[in-house]
Amino acid sequence: MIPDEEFIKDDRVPGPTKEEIRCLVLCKADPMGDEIVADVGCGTGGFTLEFAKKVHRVYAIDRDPQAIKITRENLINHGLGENVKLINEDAEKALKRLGDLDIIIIGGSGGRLSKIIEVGASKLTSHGRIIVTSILLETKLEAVQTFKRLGFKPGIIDVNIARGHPIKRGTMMLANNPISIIWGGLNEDKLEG
Ligand SMILES: C[S@@+](CC[C@H](N)C(=O)[O-])C[C@H]1O[C@@H](n2cnc3c(N)ncnc32)[C@H](O)[C@@H]1O
Repeated sequence: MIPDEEFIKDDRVPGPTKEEIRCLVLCKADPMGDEIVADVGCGTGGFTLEFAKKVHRVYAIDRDPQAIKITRENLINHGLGENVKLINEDAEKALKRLGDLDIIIIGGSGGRLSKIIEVGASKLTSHGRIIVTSILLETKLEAVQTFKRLGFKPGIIDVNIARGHPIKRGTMMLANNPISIIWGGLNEDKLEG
């Protein structure tokens, strides 16, 4: 996993999803190497970089040109990017134009989550899966309800991580903001949480 501090950041773009969360999302995605992945709302490139190391192709989608710029910089900085296509467009439009997808990560939806999941689901291969990260209660509910409506059995975990920080008297555990990971797909065995 790429440590959080090894990402180039931009004040105008949300920072990378924390290392431990990237780790869990990769775990749930369970890539074998030949997958085609879409990272929806690529932001700083947290998921794009991790998947670029592990799969055949990554489409990194963000409607914010600044996010595309910083993701490109991070890819170059880590010697990655040959298998990544950066797409500066709204997620629904971009997904509609893409072919089959094995894994779709949604880290940003701008209030359009159910529509993005619907379009994404129409592109999923038979063993495909969609994974959403969310800090908002409403988004978690929307993700779970949309997966159910589409016939995908949803899984959800809440993740609370505290990291040790050295202080004078020892190591202080400081909590990261809680985040949920919600997933759904056609192959339930693989996705069972
Ligand atoms: C919290 S950031 C994602 C951070 C990213 N997972 C990372 O590790 O760097 C959310 C991103 O989603 C993008 N976004 C939100 N709604 C979108 C939409 N409808 N289409 C495309 N991008 C969107 C935002 O521009 C923002 O860059």
